[in-house]
Amino acid sequence: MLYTTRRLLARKNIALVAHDHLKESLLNWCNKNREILSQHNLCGTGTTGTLINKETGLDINPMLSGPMGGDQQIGALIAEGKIDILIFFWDPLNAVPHDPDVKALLRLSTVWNIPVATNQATANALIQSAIFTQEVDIEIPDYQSYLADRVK
Ligand SMILES: O=C(CO)COP(=O)(O)O
Repeated sequence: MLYTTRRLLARKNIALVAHDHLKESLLNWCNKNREILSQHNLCGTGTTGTLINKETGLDINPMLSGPMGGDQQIGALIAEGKIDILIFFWDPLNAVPHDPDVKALLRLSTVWNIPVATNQATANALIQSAIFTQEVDIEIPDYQSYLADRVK
């Protein structure tokens, strides 16, 4: 695989997602970091995004609810280079009906090499890092050369 570079601008497109038992934790985290989050473009899965807006007043674009396709919508945005950071408080102690979608979302985040936090400690580290406030270049698969190679 050849790689190329994608520049993440200072104002990031951030996806926020939490499973049910971790929604309170993510809501508290959003409240605590409200000021810095308000400087970015936010989206989230349906319930998470709606609750964040209701509880914090942050402007956030809610996709469908996770079990109804929201994880897949965010995964598609990541594949299209339209999400820069994923904050996903996923629940390692409870099964969800859409586990394949959760895996797909985490897989695509890794394929496209975006910064991901899957727990509060990593979310804290990320939001305190320069990634949240400055332009940063990430290495991503060179899709054009991948495709050209496959069709030659
Ligand atoms: O299920 C989710 C992530 O896998 C989250 O979906 P909701 O935000 O709609 O609860």
